[in-house]
Amino acid sequence: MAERSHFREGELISVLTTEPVGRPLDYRAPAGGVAPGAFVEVPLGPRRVLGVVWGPGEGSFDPARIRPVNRVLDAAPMVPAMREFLIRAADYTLTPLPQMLRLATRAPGLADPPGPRRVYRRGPGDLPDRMTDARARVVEVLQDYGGASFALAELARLAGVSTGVVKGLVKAGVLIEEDAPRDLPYPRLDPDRPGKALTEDQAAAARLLTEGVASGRYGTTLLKGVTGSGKTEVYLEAVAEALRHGRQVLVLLPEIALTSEFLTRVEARFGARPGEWHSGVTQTERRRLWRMAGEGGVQLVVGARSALFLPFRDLGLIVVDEEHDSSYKQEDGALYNARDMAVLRASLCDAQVVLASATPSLESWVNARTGKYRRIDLNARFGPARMPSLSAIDMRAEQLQPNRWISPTLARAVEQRLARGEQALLFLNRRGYAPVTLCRACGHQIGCDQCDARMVEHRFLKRLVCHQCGESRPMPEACPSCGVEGKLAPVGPGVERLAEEVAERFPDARVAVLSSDLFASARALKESIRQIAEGAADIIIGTQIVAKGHNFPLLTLVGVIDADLGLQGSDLRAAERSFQLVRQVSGRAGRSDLPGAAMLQTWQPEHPVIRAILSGDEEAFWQAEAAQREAAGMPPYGRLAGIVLSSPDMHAAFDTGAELARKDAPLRRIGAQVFGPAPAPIARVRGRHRVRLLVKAARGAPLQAAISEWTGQIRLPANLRLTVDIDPQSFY
Ligand SMILES: Nc1ncnc2c1ncn2[C@@H]1O[C@H](COP(=O)(O)OP(=O)(O)OP(=O)(O)O)[C@@H](O)[C@H]1O
Ligand SMILES: [Zn+2]
Repeated sequence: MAERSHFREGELISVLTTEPVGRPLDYRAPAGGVAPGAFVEVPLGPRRVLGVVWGPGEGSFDPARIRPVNRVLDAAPMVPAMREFLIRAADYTLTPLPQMLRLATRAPGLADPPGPRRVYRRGPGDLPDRMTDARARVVEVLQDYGGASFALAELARLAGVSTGVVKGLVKAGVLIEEDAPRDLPYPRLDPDRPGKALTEDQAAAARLLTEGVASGRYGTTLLKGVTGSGKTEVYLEAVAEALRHGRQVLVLLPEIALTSEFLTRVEARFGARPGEWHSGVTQTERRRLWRMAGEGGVQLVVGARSALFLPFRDLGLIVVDEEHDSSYKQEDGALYNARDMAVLRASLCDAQVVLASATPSLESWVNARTGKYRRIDLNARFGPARMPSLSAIDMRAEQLQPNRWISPTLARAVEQRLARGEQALLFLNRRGYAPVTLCRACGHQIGCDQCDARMVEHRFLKRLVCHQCGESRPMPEACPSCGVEGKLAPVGPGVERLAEEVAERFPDARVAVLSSDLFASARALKESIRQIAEGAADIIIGTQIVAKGHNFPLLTLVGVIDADLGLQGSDLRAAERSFQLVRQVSGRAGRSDLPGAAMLQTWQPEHPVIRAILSGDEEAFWQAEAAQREAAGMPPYGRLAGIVLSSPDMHAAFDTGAELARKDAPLRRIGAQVFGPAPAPIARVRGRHRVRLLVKAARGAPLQAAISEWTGQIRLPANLRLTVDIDPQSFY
């Protein structure tokens, strides 16, 4: 992008704001002029809004009515590559550009002036004898955030108390109130501190990655390594190389709970902690990180998917760890896949991308096969650790009592571990006590009033919870349908119910349940994970959060309670997801010198996915999956877009869907087909009826342009929402 480096005072400029007005608007440059990319505050109607200087003005407006920029904010201008990224990401995901800019400015207080600010943190003083509930909540929040400092309003909000309570704690000597300088640069990381001595394979992989970084050009590498092979150690070498070149690095992780282990490793390797970006970080810290990304005051950022929209000044490397993880897809608002957007962003700023996984997505696997990505394999675990042995337990041959889910074979294996002082993990990807609550009098299953979904009993909370909308209510005594009391019965297991069975069968074992809903904060979850890693539990019961990258050295047995669970769905990726999840979970066993085993309870041991998992022949699995997708013209060999119409009025949603299906000429012109309208698999969420259409096109077809034209023909009734999901991951 060849562009002007400065606009003089009074010159016509265009400014993109975060308001839904469609395109950049013309303004006049303020006194002192302004640089392209500068963050500014501009008048819009009666308000003042945040914007970015996008380029020269277009002059299509009455010059007399064009207003000047109010002021230029004290923040580094957005570099051209970042602006280009927002434009391309908006085009790709069919998201309005202002909404993209909102993603890139999601830090509080960007318009605040520099200068010190008042913060509150825990002091050394003891807690007073008289602690009210409100006071205790404030102290808890401070603990949850590991001693961070807060602005007054944020601390009060997080604790759900008035600011007076916080002030009172200052008077009582529990909190310290002080002025802190704003937005300091992060401590320097030293890339030349010695790392771990790498094995030959690891060193060869690291060499390839560092060469890529040193080239200063774009490239994407799929780093496929079995669990525990040292992928992290290897890509940390690429991080070091980028730091040596003075370029910034972003490491994306799929789960907040994983960040603390990773931060510790970074600190050990580079001598300081990196910047952190996710929902568990304080507002002040977010603001600091956002600014430092633009100024170059942070070298390495570890974060969740939205960190991809930080305004980095010079990004040289993006690592997407566990790249297959479905949490990289944003399923709300702007629908983007952080993995794919990372590749786009890197290609615009001459950066390298490392996609790390033991079980890559089929998309990445195919991209590596066709040469679009480079691929590096690590096939052995580090050190004495061996891959776990895998076996199936054929549930048809097991004697199981009603409402019991642990087969005798698996129970014996658990007994053995207990006797040896080792840990066992029982994996069940279902939160709560029981997925269904049934009335034994009338057969009614309790559902959510707002959604087409069953309510899930959570016995620890003594409530029924809708996993769709989060709505919850106390567990009733009587059936809400027939009114008969005492006949409601749980059907099927969730982790809480499994914990009950475990407590009965293994009364002397210490049991820990890891399920995201059982922890008040990410920090509490992390703490629990740390204690388990140190041996604080004998049996761990967990949902998918345990599948992701935790190291439990004493863990030698993984029992998958229901290996068939993911296989039933009609979802395009059901096989792939099951394969990834079960392989990942199995990979938790035997990560140190003790040999590990994984046992899969299944009712269909001859199912191709189960057989592929057991055989360990992963390449054969990917090949078979790829061949099937190719034959069906499905992604990544073809392209899909999901359209969801939602409305409180079911007929309105259907009528609009039918109209879209009729007016499909723009799609037919590019050879695309449209399917539907059909009720969505979850046909009602939060009181809105949902209707889906699916567009399927050939790989090279200009899908986005055709969809814009297609949906542009329709006038949407009030109250009807249309969302377009390019490359959908979920089909609910
Ligand atoms: N060369 C090495 N020297 C010393 N320790 C190593 C080495 N390589 C790996 N390790 C250790 O082995 C363990 C597994 O390594 P790492 O976490 O990097 O693997 P991974 O492939 O990223 O695993 P996962 O896929 O499960 O996340 C870690 O504790 C790591 O510190
Ligand atoms: Zn609901």
